[in-house]
Amino acid sequence: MTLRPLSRTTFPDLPTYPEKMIQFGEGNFMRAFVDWQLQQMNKKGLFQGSAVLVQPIEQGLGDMLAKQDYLYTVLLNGIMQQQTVNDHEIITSVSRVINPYSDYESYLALAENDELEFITSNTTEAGIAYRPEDRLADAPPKSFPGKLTALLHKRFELGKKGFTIIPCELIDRNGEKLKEIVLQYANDWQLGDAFIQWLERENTFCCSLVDRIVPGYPRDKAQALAEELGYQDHLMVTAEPFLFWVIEGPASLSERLPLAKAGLNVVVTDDMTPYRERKVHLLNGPHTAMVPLALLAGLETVEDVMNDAAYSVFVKKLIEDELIPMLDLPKEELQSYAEAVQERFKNPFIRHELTSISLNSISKFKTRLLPVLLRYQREKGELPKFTTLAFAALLFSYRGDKIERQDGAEVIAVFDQAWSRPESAAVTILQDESLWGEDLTKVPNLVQAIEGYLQQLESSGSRAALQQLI
Ligand SMILES: NC(=O)c1ccc[n+]([C@@H]2O[C@H](COP(=O)([O-])OP(=O)(O)OC[C@H]3O[C@@H](n4cnc5c(N)ncnc54)[C@H](O)[C@@H]3O)[C@@H](O)[C@H]2O)c1
Ligand SMILES: O=P(O)(O)OC[C@@H](O)[C@@H](O)[C@H](O)[C@H](O)CO
Repeated sequence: MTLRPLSRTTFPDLPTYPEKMIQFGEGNFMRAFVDWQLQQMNKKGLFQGSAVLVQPIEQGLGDMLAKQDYLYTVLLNGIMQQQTVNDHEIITSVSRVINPYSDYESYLALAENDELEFITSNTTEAGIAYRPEDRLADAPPKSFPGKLTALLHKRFELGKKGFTIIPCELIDRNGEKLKEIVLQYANDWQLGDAFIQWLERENTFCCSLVDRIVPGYPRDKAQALAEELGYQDHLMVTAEPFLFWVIEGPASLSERLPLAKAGLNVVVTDDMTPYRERKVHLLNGPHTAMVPLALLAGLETVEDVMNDAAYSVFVKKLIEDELIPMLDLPKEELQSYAEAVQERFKNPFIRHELTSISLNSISKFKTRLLPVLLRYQREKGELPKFTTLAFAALLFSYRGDKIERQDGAEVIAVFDQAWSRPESAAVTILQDESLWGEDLTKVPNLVQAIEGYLQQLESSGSRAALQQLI
């Protein structure tokens, strides 16, 4: 069947909006997260604006988006509040994509538009980085902060007001980091005190935390979906229905960018730390805890874990009995977040591979779970048994003969060395401060507990070791 291409010719009645946001990044995440949210505000008549997208690197989706008149479909698939969600929507909140590598003039011309008020970005964890070779005269500077500095400088020269800048990259304190690099370029490029004062006075750099699982283009189901939709869209994006965006910024932002007013799960706050802690410990923590135990039992995906009677109890108990009690946020709020997380983990429409989460599991355990284990021990005088079993399973899985380890060479070398003497492996690993930042053999009973679980894992396997606890 020949299908109509997705375009404004095929759908002449779709709305258009003036540009109010500059967005660095045209990838799946931003289109299903920020632009999808602009669309929800527009539908409620609360924003009436679009985003002009800037390709952060030379290769990108700009040409493909242009062929579709910057339209694409977001497919929301998952379970939310016990209801199955299976929605699709053509997104009309992207006006165009500028490739600054082929059209630097149009990029700098953005500085002239008074209606542009917001700047967002997601340039991956690699994007917010200082590149000493960048110069103001480059067309464009290669780094994202370099490009941004050039645009801000042009805006300053025109005597215009600044922007509210909200980066979405998954790095801690992203807004502060971006501002730091922009200021560094301002100094290195000798852009003058007046520009630095304008940067400080006229621009607000917000830190933000994003949360939505976006698997992207549904390759395996693309043809069937096209037939169902009745048009051909080469840029459709699948996402889970859940969304959360915490923006650390001025309260007035809620009025200027009325995301919450549009019913979206967005919080503007003066301190995002508790939200970051909540996500890191209650979402990323259980991910990291389930990986070694479940991989050792032959499970493959997060959904497999949630569909397994014993392993899903492990996740629930870990969250409710050990993680939530150690977090300093209202318990009801934590409980409802934890329930949403478990629903998201069960999403039957998303194949989330445990091996993809397993990358760099040692440093993830250190930030996501170890602080909770230590606090639990200090406050309760005993070890949290599910977290401790997960810790033992992690050390066991790093013996190297059970599952493939995906970690830095130095980390793997520490484990190879320790496991060459199995009788002292637990002590050697636990006392290694390069792994944990402290000597964990000093934690009361930890060595004995880990050694006990290691023996069980060796003699009867992960499932049996878990069954003993539940
Ligand atoms: N997909 C998800 O579920 C999800 C959820 C939350 C956060 N994120 C984060 O969002 C980021 C993008 O994910 P995606 O799914 O949109 O990927 P994607 O491949 O669709 O898009 C990547 C985007 O990053 C830009 N980019 C890539 N390398 C860059 C570099 N070195 N410098 C500057 N820009 C660069 C690309 O131009 C593109 O716009 C990831 O880093 C991920 O951590 C993703
Ligand atoms: O992306 P990582 O490898 O740091 O962590 C794996 C998952 O915990 C993570 O990708 C979550 O699914 C994501 O953070 C949800 O917003």
